[in-house]
Amino acid sequence: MKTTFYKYQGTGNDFVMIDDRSGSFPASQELIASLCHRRFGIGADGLILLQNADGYDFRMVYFNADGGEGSMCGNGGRCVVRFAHDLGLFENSTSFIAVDGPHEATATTDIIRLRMSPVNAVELHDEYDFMNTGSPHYVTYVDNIKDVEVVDIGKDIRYGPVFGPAGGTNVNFVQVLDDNHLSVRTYERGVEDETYSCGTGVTACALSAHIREGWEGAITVETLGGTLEVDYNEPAAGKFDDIYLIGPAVKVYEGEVEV
Ligand SMILES: N[C@H](CCC[C@H](N)C(=O)O)C(=O)O
Repeated sequence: MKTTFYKYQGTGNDFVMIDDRSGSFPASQELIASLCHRRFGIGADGLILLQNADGYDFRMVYFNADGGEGSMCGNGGRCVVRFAHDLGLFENSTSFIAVDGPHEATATTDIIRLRMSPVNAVELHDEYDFMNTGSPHYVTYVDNIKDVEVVDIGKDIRYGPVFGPAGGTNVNFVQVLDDNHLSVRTYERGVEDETYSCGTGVTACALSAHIREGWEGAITVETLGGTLEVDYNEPAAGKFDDIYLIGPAVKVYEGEVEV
């Protein structure tokens, strides 16, 4: 059957978006992987279904580009909020449900401000930090981010003995640019490549830098695809709530595809 799809991007993390309020989209790993394929399909880092949900404006169902149902996606969350706004589902603020629980968000013409799930534990190691911001994230610091072999090193860690057997992890490389200012590059599990930006990854890097650098207040993060901001509250050491991922989310085009 012919299905209308939309393409959105948030700082270059791009998604096929489907209005599935009827619940009729024939989601299968094979179909989603083929739609996300950059040569044989539409091309995207992931696919998102917007569905109805009792008590919320909508439900976000996120799949990675490989067709596997993923954990939370921060940029995808910002994009689905923009999509819901474009569909007229809310005016200024919304609440929706995703795989990691409820989220709230506000939309202006340019910016989506998305409330992320609380983070209750940050593992600090000599070489890296690890936390779950809705998705699992390994965070490591580098001096020259431009020179990092993101895919080679990212793959080794994602499939390595520590994280591989437990389902893998996303791998973030961070360079401190200035006070409250980072540059981040991310190897994304489920895409199995570097993406232009990863929202849950950027969130993890900002919380890690807050702890390691002792910074207070919002942190600005440069990614390959643009700039994001992370704001947060730390009610107890190493525990975070009121975490917000803030940045642009844009509709690129719409079309029809046979599914
Ligand atoms: N791009 C996403 C992360 C997707 C998570 C996924 N790669 C996984 O952990 O399986 C983001 O903006 O947060």
